[in-house]
Amino acid sequence: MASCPLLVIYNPVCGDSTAEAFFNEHIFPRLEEAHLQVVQKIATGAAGHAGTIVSEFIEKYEGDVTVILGSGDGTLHEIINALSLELLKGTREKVASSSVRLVLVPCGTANALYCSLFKPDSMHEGPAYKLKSLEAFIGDSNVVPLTLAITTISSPQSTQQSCHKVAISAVVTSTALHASILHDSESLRKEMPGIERFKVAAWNNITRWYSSQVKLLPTPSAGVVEIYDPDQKTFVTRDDDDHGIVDVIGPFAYFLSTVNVDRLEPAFRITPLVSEFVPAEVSLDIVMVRPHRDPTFVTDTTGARQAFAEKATAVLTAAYQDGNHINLKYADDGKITTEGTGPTVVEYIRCGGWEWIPDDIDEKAQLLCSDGAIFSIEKGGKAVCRAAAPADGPRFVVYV
Ligand SMILES: Nc1ncnc2c1ncn2[C@@H]1O[C@H](COP(=O)(O)OP(=O)(O)OP(=O)(O)O)[C@@H](O)[C@H]1O
Repeated sequence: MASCPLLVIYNPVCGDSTAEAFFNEHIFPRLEEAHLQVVQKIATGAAGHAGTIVSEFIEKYEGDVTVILGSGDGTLHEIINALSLELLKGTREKVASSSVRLVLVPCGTANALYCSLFKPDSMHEGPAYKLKSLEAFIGDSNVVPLTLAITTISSPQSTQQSCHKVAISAVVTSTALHASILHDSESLRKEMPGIERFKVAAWNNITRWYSSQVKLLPTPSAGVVEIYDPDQKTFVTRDDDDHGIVDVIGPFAYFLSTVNVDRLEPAFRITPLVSEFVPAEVSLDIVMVRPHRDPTFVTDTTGARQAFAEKATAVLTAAYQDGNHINLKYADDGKITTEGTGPTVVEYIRCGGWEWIPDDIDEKAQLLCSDGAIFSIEKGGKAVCRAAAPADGPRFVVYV
């Protein structure tokens, strides 16, 4: 596949703004050494530019293309969304029949997809770690297809044809605390170019709860919603059945789903079972925290939210300890433990999708994050997210 037309793109402002230097020092010399011809090399000039570059490139060269992408997850998100939108509009016919063969060079802040595909080790700060996907491409190694999570955000007036927005994620789709963190952390980017800005934003939002009606949707083939049981160390089917759909009552402290990734930062393994129990069919993994599962919860007050912050912090801290948050339970006195038979602090779900209808008066519950891009659900509107492997349309595969 080294014969596909080769496009090189990097985002000069992602992460700590060193993508251009890294490409000049490592990527271009390595491509030359391997005698690989680049058809076009280009730095993104603005937000949204990466999507335009790739769709124009496909239109010009037809068929499958290889894209070496120096960025974080957000720039990849822009490419996937731009191509999928072209397909919906029918403006670029060739997009539909093409595969985009991605060579990822992690130059962003979190690089969730890259860190999930190439597990970070003690050398992960060095150049060799960042060149793994490039070396896989040069060695004509395997590719893995990306599952996508397609979210439709509709307003109260939306009809089937109109008034909705579509966001497509290759990494994370979230509401609640994670969406608030991504919403707030963007304004901290200049002063904190690294992942510490996510921690600051988390701390600023840790006492917030989010009100929403939620449904968990079954997987397309098996038609089930599964929940992880840490005692049996396996997923079990939820059987409170309404055609496989499970209603969930809030409030929520945390609600996040991922596809393709077991982590959102090198050490933040929020959906560890993506790599431990590889999904058998197209699905997404959800992590949710509902404070009323705490046996000491009585009623929703400011004091209760402040007290629960300690438990939400324990969940996030355990996610940094190799994804151990999925084993946390409540003791009878509400203390968090990994022993006993109490309710789990985290509910870890594998299913086909979810629906989120935020409470009208809860403004922060209206935020939705798709791979770092933030959307607002209108009052009276809703978001429906479904896992999908696009049979029709551009396919995205990554060299690993
Ligand atoms: N030339 C540019 N000037 C300003 N913004 C740009 C430019 N090129 C791309 N962008 C924007 O930069 C943003 C950040 O890029 P990206 O998400 O890839 O990196 P990151 O946020 O540092 O990493 P990650 O998503 O892995 O945390 C994207 O939302 C993209 O729209």
